[in-house]
Amino acid sequence: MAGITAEAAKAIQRRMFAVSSHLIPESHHTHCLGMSICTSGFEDTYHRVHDTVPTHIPPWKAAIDDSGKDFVDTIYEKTIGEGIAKITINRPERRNAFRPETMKELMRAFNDARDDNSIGVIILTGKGTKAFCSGGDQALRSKDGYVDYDNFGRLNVLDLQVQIRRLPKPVIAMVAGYAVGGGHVLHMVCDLTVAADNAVFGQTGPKVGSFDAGYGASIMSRLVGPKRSREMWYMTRFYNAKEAKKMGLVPLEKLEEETVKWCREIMRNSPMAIRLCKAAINAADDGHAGQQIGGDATLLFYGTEEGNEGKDAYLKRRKPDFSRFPRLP
Ligand SMILES: CC(C)(COP(=O)(O)OP(=O)(O)OC[C@H]1O[C@@H](n2cnc3c(N)ncnc32)[C@H](O)[C@@H]1OP(=O)(O)O)[C@@H](O)C(=O)NCCC(=O)NCCSC(=O)c1cc(O)c2ccccc2c1O
Repeated sequence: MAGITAEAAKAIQRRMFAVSSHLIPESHHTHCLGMSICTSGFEDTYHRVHDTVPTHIPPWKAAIDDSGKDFVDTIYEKTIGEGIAKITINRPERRNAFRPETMKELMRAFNDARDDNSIGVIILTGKGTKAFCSGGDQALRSKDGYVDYDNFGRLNVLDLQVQIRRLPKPVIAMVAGYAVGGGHVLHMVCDLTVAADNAVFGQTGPKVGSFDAGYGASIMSRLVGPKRSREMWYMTRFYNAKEAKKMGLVPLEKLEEETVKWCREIMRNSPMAIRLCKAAINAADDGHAGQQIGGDATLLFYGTEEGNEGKDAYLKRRKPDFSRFPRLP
C-alpha cells in the first residue's frame, strides 16, 4: 500500500480482518444446515430445536493486533466467521516454558481478542503434543524474577492470570501433555479445560524453589478442594488426566475437534448471559486478585538461598537439599 506507513497498513489489515470475521462463509452454512440429526440421544423439543454443533477443525487465520509487532513466542489466530480465537504458546523446545516476552505477547493477544467484538471465545494452548506449558523458564530465573531482553526481573504471569480471570469472554485451556508449575496455574485460571489423554497436571514449585500463593493456591483450593490442593503443593506429585477430576477427557487426536466443539456450543448462546455468568462465578473469588502479596513473597523468596537451592538443583539435574533450612515454628 503506497503512501501509508507500515503501522497504518497493519491497522487497516486488522480492521478488515475484524469486519470479515463477522461474515460466515457459504461453506459453513451448508455444513451447519447439513447437521440436522440430533445425536445426543435426547428425543425432546429442546434438542430438536438446538441440534448439535459440527466438529470439524476450522481453518485458522493468522491474526495481528494494533501494536503492529510480530508474535514470536506465541501464535495468534482466529477463525473466519465463527468467533473463535486461538492463542498458542510457541516454545515447544522448552516444553512451552514462558519468559517475560511470552507473557507480553499473550497479554497483547488476549487484549486484542477481548476488543474484537466478532470473537466470543478464546482457546489457550501450547505448541505440539508434549506440553501445554511447563511454567516459568528456569534458565532465565534471577533474584528478582524472570529476565529476558530488557534485563529486568519480572513475574508478569501474574498479570496474565488476572487478565484471563477478568476477561468477559470464556477462555478454554486446550491441554495436551504437561501442564505443570506456572503452566498448571494458567489452566486453572481459564474458564474451562479440555484435556487430552496424555495430559499431566501438577505443581513443581516447592521442588524448584518457587510457589504461587495468589491464584495458584486459592483457585486450586476451590477447584479440587483444600486437601487435594495441599497434596498438590506439598508433595508436588504429577497427576494424569484420569486422576485429575472434573475435566473432560478425550483422545489426543480428537483434542482440537472436541475443544472447537465446546467453543461452538458456547458461541451459539447469548454473549451477555455468558459474560454475566462468568462475572458471577468469579465474584466470590475476586478478592484473590488482590493477593499481590503472594506474588511479592515469591519475588523475595527468589532472592534467598532456599529459593535458589531449588532452581540450582533443577538446572543441575540433582535432587534439591532443603535440609539446611529451618522449619520455623
Ligand atoms: C515438564 C517436564 C516434566 C517435561 O519433562 P520431559 O522429560 O518431557 O522434558 P525435559 O525435562 O527433557 O525438557 C525438555 C527441554 O525443555 C526444557 N524445559 C522444560 N521445562 C522447562 C522450564 N520450566 N524452564 C526451563 N527449561 C525447561 C528442559 O530443560 C529441556 O531442555 P534441553 O535443552 O535439556 O533439551 C520437565 O521439563 C520439568 O519438570 N520442567 C520444569 C517444570 C517446572 O518446574 N516449572 C517451573 C515452576 S515455577 C513457575 O512456573 C512459576 C513461574 C512464575 O512466573 C511465577 C510467578 C509468581 C509466582 C510463582 C511463579 C511460578 O511458580
